[in-house]
Amino acid sequence: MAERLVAGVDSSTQSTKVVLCRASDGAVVGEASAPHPDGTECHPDRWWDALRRAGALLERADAVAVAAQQHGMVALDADGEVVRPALLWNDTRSAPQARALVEELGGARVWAEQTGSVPVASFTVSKLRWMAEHEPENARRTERVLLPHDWLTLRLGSDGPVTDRGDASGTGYWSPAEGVYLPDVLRAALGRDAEPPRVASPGERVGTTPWGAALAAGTGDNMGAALGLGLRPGDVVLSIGTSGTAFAVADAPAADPSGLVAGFADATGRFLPLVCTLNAARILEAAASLTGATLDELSALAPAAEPGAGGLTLLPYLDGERTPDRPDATGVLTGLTTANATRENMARAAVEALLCSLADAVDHLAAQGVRPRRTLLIGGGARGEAVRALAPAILGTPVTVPEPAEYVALGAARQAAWALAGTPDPPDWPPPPATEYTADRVETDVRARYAALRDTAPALGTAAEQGR
Ligand SMILES: Nc1ncnc2c1ncn2[C@@H]1O[C@H](COP(=O)(O)OP(=O)(O)O)[C@@H](O)[C@H]1O
Ligand SMILES: O=C(CO)[C@@H](O)[C@H](O)COP(=O)(O)O
Repeated sequence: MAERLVAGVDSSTQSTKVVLCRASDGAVVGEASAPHPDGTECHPDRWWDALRRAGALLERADAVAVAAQQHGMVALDADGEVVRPALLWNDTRSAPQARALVEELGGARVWAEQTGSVPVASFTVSKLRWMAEHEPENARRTERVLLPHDWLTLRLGSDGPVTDRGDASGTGYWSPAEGVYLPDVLRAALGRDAEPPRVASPGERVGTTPWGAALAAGTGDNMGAALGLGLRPGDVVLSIGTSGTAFAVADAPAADPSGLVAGFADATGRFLPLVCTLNAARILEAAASLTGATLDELSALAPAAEPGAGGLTLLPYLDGERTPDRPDATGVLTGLTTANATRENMARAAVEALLCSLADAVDHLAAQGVRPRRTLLIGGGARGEAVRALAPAILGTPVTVPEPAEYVALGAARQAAWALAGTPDPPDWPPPPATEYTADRVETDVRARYAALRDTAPALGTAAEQGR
């Protein structure tokens, strides 16, 4: 019998990636990608265009699943038409609405207990409230609210609108602990009722594509990565994409009233406590642009500077920040002198800033009871050698770097293989080969200087002050 093939899609912030794998062991037999437009809102048709460009491989698959960027608000009218471009997770305009919702519905502790998370601007619920306040006609037309992966799955042929517990847990109106929607919360945000998609069971087949492949429910991109890596308890993943995320699988739901840790669900029936920053790989892009270097050149420049970047410290909240919740922040660079103004120091300050921000994220997970035994580094930014090499000294732990691959898309492919097999658990695929990075010493001074800037700079770094 011919080898069965499965395809996984990662429709993330910057691009669509597709992998085609053998269903039996996950070996990759084909890959493709296509870019998305830049920005913090996007018409879903642009994701579909990218999927079609990257997706010729899909039609060779016996099963398909889509993982995508979390939280994006896809509002549909009674005819299923998109009401306005999707507001994405990294759009901070809904920050005041998030704050108002937290207060109106009983405060941060109530939100954490009921929804697993305290909403910030990124959450779908905050975006619905923004639309209700600023575009009442669009809110009035909205009959359904989907997430990016739900919308793509519907276009690929799901039997009606469907999501999974992983992505549902990022809406702000679904309870991970109870596994139910909270229609009162959705109504309070939008000012009227709207239909959310059905939440499929893990591993469920939810439809058939036009070429006859089985369709799995899909999930959010971070849940996809967890599935692609085959995460075990004690593994903490640091993902460096447009967002920086730190997450781990857990058997019990999280409920952090500080709002630093989001208490998400995963794609297998467990939970996925997660910290997300708004600034990650693009910190390196900004430093590359400032120094006139390519990303590879930046990676060579950074280790050529001493630890501490000659006294330069960067607070990397370039596009506002989500953790900590400072939607109006800008970046702050301190310690600049004529003596230390070198490209090497600037490159190192950027890499150290990215890693300090991720180290903070790991601390937030630990404060919620996550005990890291292994730290894994993935995402586009982890392709940079300087990030890998400097990570252990800033994080204070050895770092495992799985071979560069599209782990979100691989997780979606594994979910597709699961739906195809119809088994209670996902198929066992071998873990990816990985390289261990260690450090001779831990750079505690670098983290201390970063923490001091983080804790004193909020007023310095707001966009309001810069007249943005
Ligand atoms: N060699 C590299 N060094 C540093 N950053 C890189 C490298 N290759 C890609 N990147 C960065 O990775 C990012 C894309 O990563 P990805 O995980 O695909 O993001 P997303 O999932 O948000 O679309 C880009 O911002 C790009 O600059
Ligand atoms: O909002 C979150 C997690 O809560 C982000 O992690 C998005 O899911 C986007 O991810 P990338 O495109 O950066 O991978």
